[in-house]
Amino acid sequence: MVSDFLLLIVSSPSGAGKTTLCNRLRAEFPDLRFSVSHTTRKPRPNEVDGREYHFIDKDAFDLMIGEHAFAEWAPVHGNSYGTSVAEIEIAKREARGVLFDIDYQGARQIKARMPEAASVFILPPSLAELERRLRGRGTEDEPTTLRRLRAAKGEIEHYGFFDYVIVNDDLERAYDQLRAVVFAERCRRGRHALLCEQMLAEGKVGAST
Ligand SMILES: Nc1nc2c(ncn2[C@@H]2O[C@H](COP(=O)(O)OP(=O)(O)O)[C@@H](O)[C@H]2O)c(=O)[nH]1
Ligand SMILES: Nc1ncnc2c1ncn2[C@@H]1O[C@H](COP(=O)(O)OP(=O)(O)O)[C@@H](O)[C@H]1O
Repeated sequence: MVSDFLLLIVSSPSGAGKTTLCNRLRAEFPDLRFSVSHTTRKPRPNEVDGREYHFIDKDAFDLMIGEHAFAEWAPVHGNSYGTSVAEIEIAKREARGVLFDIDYQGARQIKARMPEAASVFILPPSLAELERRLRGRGTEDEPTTLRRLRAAKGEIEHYGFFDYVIVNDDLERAYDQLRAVVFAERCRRGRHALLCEQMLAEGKVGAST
């Protein structure tokens, strides 16, 4: 039986808009806890340790791998990124679901571990628009920007793995679609099996009167 706990994976090529969309989800659904990943990437000026990521060095990351502290991890754009087992456990204790902003390699590992997870791929309307957005964000130097743009097709290649694909052309429309996924996933039959079974186990309606 599937529990009421929602596992939601959001992936996209760099610059497609998943952070923007995930931030809106976090604001609207505070009971969906954002999984703060560990990364060896350096923080951007607007990022805070423990909020966007736990920023750690390669030695500390490797130590966590050795200790089996990650539910999944992967090399992405020349750095290591991973979701700790602890993040998922905290969410299970404190929230009604967990939101993962992870790449397709991580998505695959989370699905293998927890097949009930729902996965969403955010697609930019075009590669040219992806480049405009990534450059417009202004967070990466030129070699890093090029590396991410070159990786985009390799990521889009895996769209077939995901349960849902949302084209992030108009932001409002894309966000509406993402929140619709949350509502739809929360209506999955398996999540309501307990309530159905409880009603079926009750005595005949009207028997008590
Ligand atoms: N497998 C995996 N990927 C992650 C994790 N955290 C972030 N990522 C992915 O790493 C990639 C780079 O993330 P980031 O450096 O924040 O750049 P951005 O996607 O341009 O905002 C994105 O595809 C993220 O979804 C994680 O814990 N595991
Ligand atoms: N639908 C959209 N239309 C125009 N710009 C967008 C849209 N969605 C996101 N952006 C902008 O594109 C840039 C990349 O978005 P971001 O959320 O950082 O992407 P990602 O997390 O996938 O790398 C940001 O500057 C963001 O404001």
